[in-house]
Amino acid sequence: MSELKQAKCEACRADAPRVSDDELAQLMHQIPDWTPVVRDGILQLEREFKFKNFKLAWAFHQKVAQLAEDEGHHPALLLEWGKLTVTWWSHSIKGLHKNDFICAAKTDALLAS
Ligand SMILES: C[C@H](O)[C@H](O)[C@H]1CNC2=NC(N)=NC(=O)C2=N1
Repeated sequence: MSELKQAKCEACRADAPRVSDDELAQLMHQIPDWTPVVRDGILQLEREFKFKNFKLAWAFHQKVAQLAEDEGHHPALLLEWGKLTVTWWSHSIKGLHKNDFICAAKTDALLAS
């Protein structure tokens, strides 16, 4: 079981450190379905979730939005027919913080709920 999904996001200040390359490698093992992507020079975590129709994707979109409000950490969400693309990164540090891995693990857990 991933320990990340038990953790709580902490306030991420602009001077917080981004995860190191070593931490990134270790944390990625805990969220194997996510892909690190670089967009506009910013390292992000992304996963596509597939559903049978729009309504199911929309319902999952709402669950992820509620998670974001509960954690005070917010993803980019792209809702399409049968698909939700979730992207996590920390705006304040223009990169990845442990919060992003916590939220990715919690997003995975929502799928099972
Ligand atoms: C004040 C508030 O907590 C901050 O603006 C939070 C809100 N949600 C956030 N979400 C993400 N992904 N990155 C942030 O830096 C961030 N900052």
